[in-house]
Amino acid sequence: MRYISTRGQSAPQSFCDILLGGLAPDGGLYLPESYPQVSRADLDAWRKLSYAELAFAILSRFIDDIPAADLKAICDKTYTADVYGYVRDGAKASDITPVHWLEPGKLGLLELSNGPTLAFKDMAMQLLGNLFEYVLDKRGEEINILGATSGDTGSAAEYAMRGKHGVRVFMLSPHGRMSAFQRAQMYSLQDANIYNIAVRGMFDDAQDVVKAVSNDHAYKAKYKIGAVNSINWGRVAAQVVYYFKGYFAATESNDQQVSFVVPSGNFGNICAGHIARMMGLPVAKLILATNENDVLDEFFRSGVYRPRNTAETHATSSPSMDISKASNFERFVFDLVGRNGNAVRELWSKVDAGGAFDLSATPEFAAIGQYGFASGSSNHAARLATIRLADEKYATVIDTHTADGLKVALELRDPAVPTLVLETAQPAKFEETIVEALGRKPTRPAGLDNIEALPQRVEVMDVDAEAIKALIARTVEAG
Ligand SMILES: Cc1ncc(COP(=O)(O)O)c(C=O)c1O
Ligand SMILES: N[C@@H](CCOP(=O)(O)O)C(=O)O
Repeated sequence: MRYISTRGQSAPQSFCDILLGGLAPDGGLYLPESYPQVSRADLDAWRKLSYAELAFAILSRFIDDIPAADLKAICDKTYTADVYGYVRDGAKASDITPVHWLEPGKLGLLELSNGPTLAFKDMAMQLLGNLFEYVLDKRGEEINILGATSGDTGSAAEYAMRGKHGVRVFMLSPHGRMSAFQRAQMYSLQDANIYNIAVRGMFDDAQDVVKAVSNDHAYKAKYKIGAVNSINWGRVAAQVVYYFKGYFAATESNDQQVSFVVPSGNFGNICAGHIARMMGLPVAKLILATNENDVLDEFFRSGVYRPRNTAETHATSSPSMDISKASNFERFVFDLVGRNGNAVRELWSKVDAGGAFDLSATPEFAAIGQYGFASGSSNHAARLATIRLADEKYATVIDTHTADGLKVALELRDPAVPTLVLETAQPAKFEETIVEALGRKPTRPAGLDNIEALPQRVEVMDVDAEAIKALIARTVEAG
């Protein structure tokens, strides 16, 4: 399997070669040359597999440069009840991504946040940590990860990489924008290989710095800069697995269809759903839900993609989705325009210059229905109302991002098709808003009671790629 860039000007690469880096050298994102196709016989066989077995079956379609026995061992080591198990009947459950039905057989939450940092990012990040370790050991190399977070990728990456030999993590977060719990989760880590940098800006500014550094090829090579955001293909590939697992949990036969509702920001999660559908998973609809930062909803409704600048990006009560420039959207547009790298390059020359593009009058947009997308958005009042509704009607406390998904699901679902809302975080991470909605605190998992009181370690900096590069260089050179 070879990987090509969405901008069409980088040489095809193997999985391990693209695993450690972020953007392709031409500034694009990597995708497989073609999507592996899944047959009916595959689906029948995969229905019976455990999560770790399914992860191996799917990932081995994307990864052909790690020996099968090693890849299997990595999947087995990653997807265990110890890492993802929630407590059921006094013991850790082993189903990794259970479906919590709100309306049996009709509307459910696909639980993705039972991992160590209580958000769906753990699903892929734990695997990435183990893959990095494997490849770095084989090559005798080290890596300096530069990432951007709006609250969840950062802690998932830091928990996956803390203490790992040969790995340093430099994580940029938006100063003052995350919840108190999210800040505490990241900034209280005292591991010597973890560096938290809060930038005076939004997530998009932080992500722009990551891209600027990745596009400085000499610096990237000298300081061995790697990526853990969903610009890294490994993240997206690992996220494909739970769409299959969710489908099997919600159906009895492979003749049925399922719709997925995905709270979205950087378009990584729903991009994985798009890929699962392109592989042949019987998905009826992929329903995208945004918060007040509704750039993606606007595109699916109008054909206009107009990323907002920092001043126009709202700070909301679903802060992890405060994103106005969705990196992975480029992967979908590459498919939409017939995998034409020149066309993508031209469209993103406008985006990268701070502009917009309009596909509304194109035959490609006229045919967008074939990809199965629908979309909607939410806001603070609707979020609070949905959290209350879930509590009162379904006796379930949901987090603010999942609430945006459920709000859109209730508006757009087809009651004849089982619909799974992707549960992207646990409510404990967003306590302030849960208290505002329900008048009581959500339950916290054991051991996290006083996390906000722990000493925190973070450097506050301007959004300045050169200054951040200098900090990384100083740290690496100091050993
Ligand atoms: C809790 C939560 N929900 C939803 C999202 C949006 O996911 P994506 O950026 O993959 O679209 C994020 C961040 O990415 C998140 O942390
Ligand atoms: N919501 C994320 C930001 C997007 O990150 P990605 O790693 O999925 O690209 C966060 O919580 O950090």
